Order: sequence, then structure tokens, then C-alpha cells
Amino acid sequence: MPRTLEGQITMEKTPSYFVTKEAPARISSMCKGTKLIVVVRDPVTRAISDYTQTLSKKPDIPTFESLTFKNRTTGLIDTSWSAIQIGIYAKHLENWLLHFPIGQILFVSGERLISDPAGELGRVQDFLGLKRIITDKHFYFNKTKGFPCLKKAEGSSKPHCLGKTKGRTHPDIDQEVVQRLRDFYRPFNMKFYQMTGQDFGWD
Ligand SMILES: Nc1ncnc2c1ncn2[C@@H]1O[C@H](COP(=O)(O)OS(=O)(=O)O)[C@@H](OP(=O)(O)O)[C@H]1O
Repeated sequence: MPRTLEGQITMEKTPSYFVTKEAPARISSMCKGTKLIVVVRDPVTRAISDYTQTLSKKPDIPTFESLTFKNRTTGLIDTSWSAIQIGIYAKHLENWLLHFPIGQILFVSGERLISDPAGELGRVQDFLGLKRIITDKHFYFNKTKGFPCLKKAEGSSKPHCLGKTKGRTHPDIDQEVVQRLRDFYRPFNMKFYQMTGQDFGWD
């Protein structure tokens, strides 16, 4: 990490930290005051999004439905499949709480980041002790993209949406499989709501 001067904040983004066993101890030993921000979304949609991303790079992989189960007849879910495993947020969070107090972690709702980006970024700015500089007036809803975009990108006067790899169309998944996954995640989601004190409304 680069040196941080007075009045500066150093930020780093690596999605896999949240699910990496060694990460909390390593980050804590580097700087135990580090503030942590985790963006979470409905684990079922997250799993489908994850699969969609892999499919775009490897079009020959098996279907989502077949990868979901260890045994489709018994309905046993393959929790070793990373797309499924990553969404068990309560388990990953337990590992972080061994090294960080819960107040040092901000949980951002992936759903609200889309429906109310300024509101969610307001929470981020408060958490970081920053003035609320980014507000509603920085965003507009781009109908073609189907997502909020920035009215002006940094250092430019032009609007800016996230790239083609963000906001891909997901394949249709068998609704029975989706329901089975909803049932699977429910207890873990409830535990996660309890641990964070936030109801993300995924059920
Ligand atoms: N404003 C805006 N524009 C486009 N996309 C948005 C936006 N806000 C949130 N999202 C959601 O971000 C999802 C992609 O982010 P990831 O976390 O998968 O990115 S990363 O590759 O892990 O960095 C991406 O998931 P998919 O829809 O599955 O592609 C989006 O739903």
C-alpha cells in the first residue's frame, strides 16, 4: 500500500478478500484501524451473475442448474462451487469478526446501489468521515444500459456508464432450482441480517 499523508485516504478494492481466509489477519496486522466496505447482493442473483461472468469467458461450461447440485435427485447443493460458496455471507463474516469489530465494516446493499446510488454512497461517505459531496445530482438513469450512470465522469464533461461486463443479461434459470437455492440461503441470510443489524430484504 502507498504511504498515506494527512488528509488523504488510501483505498483498495479486491472482491475476493471477503472470502479469503487469510485476509482479515493480514489486513489487521498491516493496519488494525482499516475501514472495510463490503458490497453484498441477493446471493441467488449473485450466483447467477457469477455464472454469467464465467460463461462469457468459457461458453462450453455445463448449465447453471447442473453445477448447482451435487445430486439433482436428492436436491443436495454443491457448496464447494465458488458461485454458491461466496454467497454464504454469514460464514465469511464470522472470519472477519475474529479480527475486526462489526462497526469497522460497512455493508453496502448491491440492490440499493442500483435503485438509489446516491443514498448508498451517502452512507459510504458518512462511514469514511467525508462530506456528502456525491449526491443525487451526480446520477441519471440510463434507459439503454438499464442502470444508473454518472452525468459527468471525473475529468470529463461527458456522461459515464460502467462497461459492458457490468450489467450483463442473465440466462433464464429453472425456477425450481432458483427456489431451492432461496431455501438453501434463507438461514444464512437471516444469520447475516442478525450479525449486521441490517435486513437486506432478499427473501
Ligand atoms: N450502475 C451500474 N451499472 C452497471 N452495473 C451495476 C451498476 N450498479 C451495480 N451494478 C451491478 O454490478 C455488478 C457487477 O459488479 P461485480 O461486483 O460483478 O464486479 S467485479 O467484476 O466483481 O468487480 C453487475 O452485475 P450483473 O448485473 O450480474 O452484471 C450489476 O448488477
